[in-house]
Amino acid sequence: MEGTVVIVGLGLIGGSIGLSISQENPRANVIGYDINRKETRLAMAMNAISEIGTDLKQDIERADLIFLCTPVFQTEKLIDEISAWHIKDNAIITDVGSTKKRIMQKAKVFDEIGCPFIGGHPMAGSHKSGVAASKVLLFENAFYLLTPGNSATDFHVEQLKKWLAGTRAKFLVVDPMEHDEITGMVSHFPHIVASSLVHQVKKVHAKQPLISRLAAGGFRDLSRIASSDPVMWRDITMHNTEVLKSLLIGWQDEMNKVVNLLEQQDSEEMYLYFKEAKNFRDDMPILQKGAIPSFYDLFVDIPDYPGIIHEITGHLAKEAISIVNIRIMETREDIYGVLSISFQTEEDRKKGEACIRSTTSYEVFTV
Ligand SMILES: NC(=O)C1=CN([C@@H]2O[C@H](COP(=O)(O)OP(=O)(O)OC[C@H]3O[C@@H](n4cnc5c(N)ncnc54)[C@H](O)[C@@H]3O)[C@@H](O)[C@H]2O)C=CC1
Ligand SMILES: O=C(O)C(=O)Cc1ccc(O)cc1
Repeated sequence: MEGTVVIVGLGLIGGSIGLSISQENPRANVIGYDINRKETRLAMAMNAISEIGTDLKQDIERADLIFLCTPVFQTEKLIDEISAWHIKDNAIITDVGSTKKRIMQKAKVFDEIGCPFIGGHPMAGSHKSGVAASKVLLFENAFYLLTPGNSATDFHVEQLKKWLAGTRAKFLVVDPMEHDEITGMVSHFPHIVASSLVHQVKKVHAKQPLISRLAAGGFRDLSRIASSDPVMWRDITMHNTEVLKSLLIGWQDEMNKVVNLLEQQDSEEMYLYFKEAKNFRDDMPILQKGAIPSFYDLFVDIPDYPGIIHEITGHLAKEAISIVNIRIMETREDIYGVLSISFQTEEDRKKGEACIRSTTSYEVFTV
């Protein structure tokens, strides 16, 4: 595709959109804006954008495609601001915000002036913020939800999908209310649960400081998303208040049920409680294939010696195989540790496996 693309907000998501649009559409002019100058410069250095914008109004007025990639309160303000400007005929305006009901209400202003606004929400990301964490394939295989406004035709939706083809996401048109109910349950509510779990640990930590050094396993998995940007999550929860209130009331009932099982020492019901949850989760297709994609992991049995990570990453780097994470899962005296290496694609995992097999004698396996 050719044309001028403007991205406002060059953080994790704006940066990832910029990377995939720029790589897939080399003839497009991708102009980036961020209130934080460091993000803009880094986005330029990473080739997520081809130009650093200097006059937002002028660039919006000549754009063919406009992405609003800011926290949702800011997105609302930008919609107000931009709708007063002269947008090019058939230019598409879209956002990436995690909520859609209030954004689509605000974006009705574009219907009044006949501008196609298409709400967007790529259902993948990370607890990390900022353009430095962005990735060209951040949304690969993830659902990318779309909520077209009244002025957006099927043609506009298809155009937007073409622009975003490089994300390799799976697009799905949904109703904004339905969107907020579903994402409230599977994304926004878990975020509150993760943060409340950390608050709980913080309270105990005052009396038992060792707790923060021993917290691992389940706590680490469940609390990861509590490290996300608090501004972004403040905005999301303020946008999706009613859905979240009702989910939290249901959660309180659920916790009371568990308190009762414990008080009554009802081991049979307690077993069923865990078993039913396990069965339901194990059958969820989304967690098997990934709407929020799990990375492609490879495990290596390694001897526990200093420099082992450097050795393995050195072999991978020589063959230009990118990894997204690496960690030693187990190191105890006299036994081998297991190194877990995460790749972004299955292809990279296969290349990584072949590379480690050919350059070391360590056992390599997947699960
Ligand atoms: N982080 C995630 O995993 C996901 C986030 N989202 C949504 O994407 C949006 C962006 O999130 P992230 O990229 O993670 O946040 P981020 O914090 O990494 O990036 C946001 C950027 O917007 C900039 N910004 C804020 N107000 C601005 C303004 N008025 N003009 C220009 N730049 C401005 C900030 O300086 C920052 O660089 C949010 O609405 C969020 O709900 C959607 C899917 C996943
Ligand atoms: O880090 C994670 O696992 C996330 O859940 C990221 C995320 C955050 C916000 C969204 O709207 C969608 C995905």
